[in-house]
Amino acid sequence: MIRLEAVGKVFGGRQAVDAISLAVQPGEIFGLVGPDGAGKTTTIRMMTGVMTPSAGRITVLGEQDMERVKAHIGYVPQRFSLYGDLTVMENIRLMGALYGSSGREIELLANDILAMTQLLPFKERLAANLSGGMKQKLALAAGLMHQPKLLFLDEPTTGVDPVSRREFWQVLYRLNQTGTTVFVSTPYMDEAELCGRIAFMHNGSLTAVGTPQQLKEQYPYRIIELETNSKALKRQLAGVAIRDINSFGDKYHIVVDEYETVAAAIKQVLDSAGIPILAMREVKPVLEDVFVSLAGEGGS
Ligand SMILES: Nc1ncnc2c1ncn2[C@@H]1O[C@H](COP(=O)(O)OP(=O)(O)OP(=O)(O)O)[C@@H](O)[C@H]1O
Repeated sequence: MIRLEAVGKVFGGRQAVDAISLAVQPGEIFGLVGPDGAGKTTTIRMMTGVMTPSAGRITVLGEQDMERVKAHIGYVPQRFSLYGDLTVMENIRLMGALYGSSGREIELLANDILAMTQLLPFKERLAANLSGGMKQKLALAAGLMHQPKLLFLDEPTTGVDPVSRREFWQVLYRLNQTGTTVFVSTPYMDEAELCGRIAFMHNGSLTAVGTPQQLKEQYPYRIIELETNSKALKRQLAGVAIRDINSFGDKYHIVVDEYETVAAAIKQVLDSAGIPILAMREVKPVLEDVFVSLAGEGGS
């Protein structure tokens, strides 16, 4: 459905996307995951024909001529501009008309799409008066008015509250169940977890591709989760055989090669410094651990 072969993009001598290769199959929910500036938006822009690659080859729906593809894909860009002075329904009708659908087609489809995106109760509300989450759903609804087989979404839930994010993902799942392939970029690890497969992007390169489960299983280290009030843990544990320390909310994830002896050493160091250990246990890696470790290897 999508194939990228050694695709690159250079902006004024800076390599924003660096020789990435990737294949997405029909029916997938595929996530492009990475921090701000990783190159996600540039990649999606090239896949949707908005931007031309500096190198490599992109095939979407069997075509390399992006002009022929555009009619069959949906694209919800990072900053979608709605007409704030039009209602939800008017925005949708306008989008349908732009795609050349007839009035009756638009009404039928708009009602279906608004029902699926849970916007039907708000169809007469001015777009300007919608919450952030509802605006994103309207952007999604607008992107569906020409019934694309393949939908690209660029960080659709950035800045949206957690409950609305969950609702938005329920809509994406429903859409996927009706046969739409979804390619979505996100900086959020909890959203990465919801994708069938993900690619981690860092500094313009893909550092890993697989299912969330596979990526966690391939993680080569062990994690000690530590709860302590220490504010200088890195310095205090400088003499202990640990690979990395990252804060996880109010806890730390300490990356180690071996659990028992390292945990004992940590306990000894903190005990002798008089720093209480509130909790310490081994935990399985979460995607964030995997990503932090890959980002570190790639050099940040
Ligand atoms: N039109 C442009 N001209 C010059 N540099 C650009 C342009 N678009 C992006 N860049 C640069 O390319 C790099 C990748 O940016 P990109 O927007 O693709 O990343 P991103 O992962 O989508 O992050 P964000 O969430 O911030 O959009 C950044 O360093 C950015 O400054």
